[in-house]
Amino acid sequence: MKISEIHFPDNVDVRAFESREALTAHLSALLQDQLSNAIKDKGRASLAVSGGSTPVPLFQNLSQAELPWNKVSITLADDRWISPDKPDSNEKLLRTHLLQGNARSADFISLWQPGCSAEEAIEACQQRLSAIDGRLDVVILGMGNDGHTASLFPCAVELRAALSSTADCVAVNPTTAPYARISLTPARLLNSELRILHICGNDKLETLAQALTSTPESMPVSLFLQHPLIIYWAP
Ligand SMILES: O=C(O)[C@H](O)[C@@H](O)[C@H](O)[C@H](O)COP(=O)(O)O
Repeated sequence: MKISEIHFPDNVDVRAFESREALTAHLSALLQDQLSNAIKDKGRASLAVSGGSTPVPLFQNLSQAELPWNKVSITLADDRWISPDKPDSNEKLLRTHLLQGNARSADFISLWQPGCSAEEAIEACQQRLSAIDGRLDVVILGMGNDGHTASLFPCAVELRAALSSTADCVAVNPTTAPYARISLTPARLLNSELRILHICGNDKLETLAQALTSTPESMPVSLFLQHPLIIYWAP
């Protein structure tokens, strides 16, 4: 399937690149502009990013950007409920690839806390997230081939409640992916200035085409396709 063969609604801005390197350079520049403008306007900026393999080159590029990073709050769209010293932790992924170099001085807001379950941690996580006042300036979402985004999984019993929740975060127990998780809710993710869906590979195009004619209950990413969204895609 070619991306040019997919019909997108007017609220979706599709940016396709010949290579992942070209995508990374363009998206990093966009993020730097968005964060810089937010800092000029409000004195601070906020960014929520997803885990997974796709964003690693972007994180590495962005970490070297010349920004007043001490004025940037960074959090995760979701995390696996494991210690940040474990390889599959999204917090570990961020600390390894993004919170390095110039971006080391960013203010990271963790979803994880030790000594309790994801469900037990929700209240404290909500409290930590309240440090980000109002709309998130940028949200970067990924997508799995089951149509999940963040940790909003179609297989999870918690999904229906999460879709209508007004809270900032929710505990999720997917059956098709490892670990319990905490995910930002659609309400929190949609309370943002700029949302980006960052996906790579032809397999993701098939999933995207399905999501455009699907429902949030069966493919949660489809909810974000119903709102203003920029899609960054490379083969
Ligand atoms: O914790 C996670 O797994 C991510 O937040 C998840 O939502 C990710 O963005 C997708 O699974 C895509 O992952 P890839 O980029 O590895 O395809």
